[in-house]
Amino acid sequence: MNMVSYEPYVTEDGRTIGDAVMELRNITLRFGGVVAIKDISFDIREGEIRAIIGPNGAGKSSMLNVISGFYTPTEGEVWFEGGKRPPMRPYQVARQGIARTFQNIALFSGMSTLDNIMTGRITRMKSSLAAQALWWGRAQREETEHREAVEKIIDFLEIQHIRKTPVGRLPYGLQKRVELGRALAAEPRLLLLDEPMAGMNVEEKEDMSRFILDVNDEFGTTIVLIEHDMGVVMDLSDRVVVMDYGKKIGDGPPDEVRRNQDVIDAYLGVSHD
Ligand SMILES: Nc1ncnc2c1ncn2[C@@H]1O[C@H](COP(=O)(O)OP(=O)(O)OP(=O)(O)O)[C@@H](O)[C@H]1O
Repeated sequence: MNMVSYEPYVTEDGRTIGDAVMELRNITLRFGGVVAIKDISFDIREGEIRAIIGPNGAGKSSMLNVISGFYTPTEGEVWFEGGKRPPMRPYQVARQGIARTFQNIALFSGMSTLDNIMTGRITRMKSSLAAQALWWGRAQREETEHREAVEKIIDFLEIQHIRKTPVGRLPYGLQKRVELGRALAAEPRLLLLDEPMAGMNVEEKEDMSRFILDVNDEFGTTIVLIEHDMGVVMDLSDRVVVMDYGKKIGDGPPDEVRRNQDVIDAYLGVSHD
């Protein structure tokens, strides 16, 4: 069976969203006796901002790890850009155009902003070390191209003033921005953000929201984010999947999800039979 072609839908802010980039079909993920994800299906469409929300332990991180290819589901299929995705190593997934950020910042703290973002170019580098030694000119041209791409990202994220600063010395909000920059350096078609606002103050959250919207708008990048804070997600996302105890309890535009009684109950902690 091929990927399903969908009717385009129009977002709350008037953008038209087309076909599915990824389809998750009947995904179940078990860790021994723990069922982290129970038979969940949904799709991610080209150009949308898709959020996955849910209370603690709902299975959001597990689902992001299935999307990123880090976990192979126990049951179910992942379809990506028209084909069923076989189990893959993380670097193979990265080469397919999927990049991510992490809940706990995973940068090289002693390295500068610029060098950290440069590491995001690795999957795009063609010259091996041996080739660099043999064809110095070509390697130099490639290096210049990568530097230019990184400089554009630094401008875009408004972090020129910290380009030489070791990231370990930066405040938390800026470190998160550098991490976004590193993911963008891979020029991903699908960008996965793991709790991008966690631990941020209000101002930092507003900045990060603006950059996420700008990335989506200016580069057309499809974005999947998982987030705890329902308010932030509702403002940012085109469509939201809601998980609770490993199950999908809601899926739709923010306004629809907000009115969903199961979602309201889950967030109020109403017990389930
Ligand atoms: N590697 C693992 N081994 C065993 N159990 C796991 C593993 N990862 C997750 N789980 C379990 O799977 C369930 C879902 O966890 P997951 O981290 O995906 O939820 P979450 O919604 O991301 O939670 P949070 O918001 O607290 O980060 C939990 O019961 C968790 O204990």
